[in-house]
Formats: sequence, C-alpha cells, structure tokens
Amino acid sequence: MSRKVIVTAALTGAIHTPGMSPHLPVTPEQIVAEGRRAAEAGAAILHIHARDPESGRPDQSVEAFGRILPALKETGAVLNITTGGSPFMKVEERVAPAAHFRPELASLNMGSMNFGLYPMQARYPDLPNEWENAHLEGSRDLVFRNTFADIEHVLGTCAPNGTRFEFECYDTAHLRNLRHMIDRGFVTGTPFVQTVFGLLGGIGADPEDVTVMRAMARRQLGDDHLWSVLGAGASQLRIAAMSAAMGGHVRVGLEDSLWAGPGVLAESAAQQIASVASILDGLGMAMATPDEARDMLGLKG
Ligand SMILES: C[C@H](N)CC(=O)CC(=O)O
Ligand SMILES: [Zn+2]
Repeated sequence: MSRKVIVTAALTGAIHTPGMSPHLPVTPEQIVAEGRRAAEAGAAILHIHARDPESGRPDQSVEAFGRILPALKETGAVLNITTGGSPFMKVEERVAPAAHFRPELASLNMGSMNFGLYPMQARYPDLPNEWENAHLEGSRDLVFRNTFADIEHVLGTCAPNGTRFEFECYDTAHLRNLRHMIDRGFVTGTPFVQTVFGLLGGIGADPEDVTVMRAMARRQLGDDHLWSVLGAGASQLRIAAMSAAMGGHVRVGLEDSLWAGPGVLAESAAQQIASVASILDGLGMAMATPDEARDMLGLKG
C-alpha cells in the first residue's frame, strides 16, 4: 500500500504582489479558478488568503473571504483559512475570517519573527505600484507579531468551533512554543505541523535545516504529529522532495513560490503539484484525497 502524502496548495498569500508575476491570482474569480485547478491537480488542502481585486493588496475582511469560500468549498478540498493574514495586520483583524467561517483548518504562526522581504528588491527593483515597493522596503523594519497571548487568542477563538490548525513553524523555537501550548492544554489531538524554510527571519532552506527541524519536531512532539514542509521561492520543490523521502507531507502554491523551475514562472499551483506528483510517483507514493487527509488530520468534515 503506497504512502499517502497530503499536498496543500497555498493559492495567493500576502507576500508576493501582482507586479511580481502575471499569474498571481488577485481577484475572487482568479483565486477560485486557481483553487479549482489545484484541487483537480490533486491538492487535498487549499490554504486561502484574499486580496482587494483592484490593488491586489491583502484583504482580511469577512466580505472578501465570503466572495471565494463557497465556490472553493464545492471542490471538496479541505479549506484552510489564514490567520496570518499579512504581517502588517493585528491579530483581531487576522483571526476574523476563521472566527466567522469556522473552517475545518486554519493556519497559525507559532511565534513572532522578523519578516525580511526586502532581499526581493534585487529581483524587483521597480514594481508598478508604489505600495508594492513600500511592502518590500517596509519589511526591513517589520516584525510579524504573534505573541503567546495572540496565539492563545486564535486558539481560544477558533478551536471551540471544531477548527483545527496548520501550525506554522519558521524556526526551532516555534516547535517548542507548540509544545508549550500542548502542555497548557490549548492544543489537543494530533498536531499538523507546517515547517517553513527559506524566509529571511526564519530558518534557511538547506538540507541540514530540514533535518534540524525534523529532529526538533520529534524531540518536542514525539511521533504523535503530522509533519509537512513548505520551501519559499526556488527551494520549494527541493524541500518537498526531501519531506516526501523523510515521511512528511508537502505544501506548494504561488503564495510560497512564483516558480515552476529556475527562471520559469509558474502559471499555476497545478504546475507545481504536477511536479510533486511525479516526485511521489518516483518514490512509490501517492497524493492523499481530501477525505483521506480529513481522516489523517481528524477534521470535522
Ligand atoms: C510563508 C507563508 N506565507 C506562511 C503563511 O502561510 C502564514 C499564514 O498564512 O498564516
Ligand atoms: Zn498564508
């Protein structure tokens, strides 16, 4: 029986901006179409952010999510609503859509961190909209804030609705923070751990970084967790391949990387998922269906 690997597709996010790729979905119609393509390509989970259709700026309003969620629900995939929003937002604003729509899954960053996007200025010296350039430059002095109180607030707001979490861990300390929340009873059941590689401010994207986070997850959580990875930018598929070979799960999508290969812009997450599918095929593994993922993650369905 081949091992089932849960593939998450992160559709648009809040880090990349429209000037960086013509393929970045911005409008509700584009985000829904991207979600359908990703689900058809085999993604079991869709990680969802919303944007203002005019400017492309991140939009964390309940209304903005209300324009995309019903259609994405029809794909049958597990819907994972962001509580990270954009690093420039406060926790009350960030948690609102997940609190309102009570999804099966919501993302939760397991700590605060410097969030360095400015190195992207080298590749994008002059983006078309001023807010896009300010977005990169502003990250020089940006802290993505998620204090223990913020984390408790998100857990306390969403867990009673039966929502479970994609615990985003950008460094070893975040895994210890998750352990702490388990010990205090704020987190119950088998945690779904999403280790994030290659974002400046967090751990790097070298093979050693992956083995360090894998070992730390085991040390802090024992075997009772599901481990998944996401690699930022050009590291995406390399990190995905390592995770699959090491017994883990995978996240791809234009939120995390705009690339399909060196210098080749991805037209859709579906293209990145197809590459993951061939890697898994080569390893004698298969992508989990949404219902198999629900069983593995203990979701409310
Ligand atoms: C690196 C990813 N953008 C992390 C993320 O997806 C955060 C969230 O939405 O909560
Ligand atoms: Zn996200």
